[in-house]
Amino acid sequence: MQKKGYFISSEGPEGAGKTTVMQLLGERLVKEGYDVVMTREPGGIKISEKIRSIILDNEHTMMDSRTEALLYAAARRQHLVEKIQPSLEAGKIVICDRFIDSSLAYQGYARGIGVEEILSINQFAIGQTMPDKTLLFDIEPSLGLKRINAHSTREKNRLDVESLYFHQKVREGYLSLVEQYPERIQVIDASKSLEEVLEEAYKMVKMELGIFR
Ligand SMILES: Nc1ncnc2c1ncn2[C@@H]1O[C@H](COP(=O)(O)OP(=O)(O)OP(=O)(O)O)[C@@H](O)[C@H]1O
Ligand SMILES: Cc1cn([C@H]2C[C@H](O)[C@@H](COP(=O)(O)O)O2)c(=O)[nH]c1=O
Repeated sequence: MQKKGYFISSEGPEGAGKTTVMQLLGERLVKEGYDVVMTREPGGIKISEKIRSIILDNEHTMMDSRTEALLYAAARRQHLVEKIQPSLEAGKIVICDRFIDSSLAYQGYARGIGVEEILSINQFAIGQTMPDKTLLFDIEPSLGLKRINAHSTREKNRLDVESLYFHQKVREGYLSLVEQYPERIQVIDASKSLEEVLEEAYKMVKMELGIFR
């Protein structure tokens, strides 16, 4: 079936603020009358949330990097067919907290598997369905991790507790993806205040939706 909706993903290192900002942005769009589906990866639906808990479980310290990459791709496949594609086909705006670029930055770049290899397993998982626009919440990882430690009540998972070096590689990976996909990925300086970041994200999305409508 022909795609009619609009697909936005948010990306960035840990604690960049993407979940907080995109939630507020989604609520604003709903108030304006847009039909919005908020979702996340890994997760978004029952099977993929179960895969999420396997991947992120702190006890799974032995997990091989390729197993990790395949689990993320498997969770993505199910999420795509069960939730993302039907929502897009119904003409909705899908806002997804992380998508393929997380795999490219974390598994491809930071884990060192290789961006091309991760792209290829993900192409098997998602086919042609890529986000129309991706907002990259860019932040120095030490500041992001500081935010998580200072404010966030959520438990730290197996990826959060990776070294600062790993998180710096993740950021480098994201910035190299911006060069590879300059049309799709837009960078937001996430070190600014919540209000400023929200305004910038809102403007970017509204500009896209203006084109979309
Ligand atoms: N611009 C900001 N300035 C200061 N604190 C912020 C800002 N944006 C978000 N925060 C706070 O930082 C913490 C992390 O935010 P959030 O969970 O939205 O980040 P995230 O990018 O989704 O992280 P993760 O990917 O690790 O889940 C939260 O406590 C949130 O309230
Ligand atoms: C989709 C995806 C995610 N990750 C990592 C990024 C984070 O460390 C966790 C998800 O936790 P969050 O609180 O929801 O941000 O998983 C990854 O490494 N690869 C991926 O494809």
